[in-house]
Amino acid sequence: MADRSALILEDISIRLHGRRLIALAGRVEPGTVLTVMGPSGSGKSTLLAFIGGFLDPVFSAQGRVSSGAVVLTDLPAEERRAGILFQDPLLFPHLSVADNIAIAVPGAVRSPRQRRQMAMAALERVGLAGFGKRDPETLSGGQKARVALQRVLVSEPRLLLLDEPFSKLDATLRDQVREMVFAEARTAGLPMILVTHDAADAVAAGGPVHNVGAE
Ligand SMILES: Nc1ncnc2c1ncn2[C@@H]1O[C@H](COP(=O)(O)OP(=O)(O)OP(=O)(O)O)[C@@H](O)[C@H]1O
Repeated sequence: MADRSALILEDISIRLHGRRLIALAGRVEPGTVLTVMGPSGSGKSTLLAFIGGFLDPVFSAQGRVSSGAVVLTDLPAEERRAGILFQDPLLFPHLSVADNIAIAVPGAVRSPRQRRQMAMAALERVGLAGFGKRDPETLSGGQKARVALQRVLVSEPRLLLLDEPFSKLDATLRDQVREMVFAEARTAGLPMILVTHDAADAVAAGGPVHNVGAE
């Protein structure tokens, strides 16, 4: 189950070669979206890397990120449980669609059968029942996006980091996938941070917008 805790960002400051890229503080409630917008190279993905715990040491960063009472910035990346969706769905080509999801089920679920059942249930939730045995390369862009979403959700994240996950989809599909991601994350009570160049994403997200840019 999701923790349903707010994401708290305290006095975050990220610098590269002495120049400040990001200054941010705020709170993202469960099921809501903070949208981060700004030009290419302004530091949007860098902010997500800081929150996720995989910031390149070339950057210097300060500030604290918490999920409820858990201070994420005190934890290594693998214990933060920050779910991430990128522009590319990044499905493993050597695994079946179901195994792409089953592999993300937390290790506490030891039985392979149970993991598979959870993957099947996840596929069913997004209208992909019967697709479990398929090779991911045989899926459409929208279908791949749905599998990537379910893969991240079964991993029981505390929050979702969305790095332009809709930008490669055509307009109609983009609206559908965006709604699905927001709706599923809302149901799971996950706070979301969405990085985007698209004002329509920000409108659909419905939450506050933080603009980053060259200072
Ligand atoms: N590993 C790295 N080493 C040095 N500089 C880096 C590294 N990663 C990113 N940068 C630089 O840090 C700045 C911020 O990069 P970042 O990827 O966060 O931008 P962005 O806003 O996400 O851009 P885009 O919209 O193009 O994805 C850029 O100037 C980039 O060149």
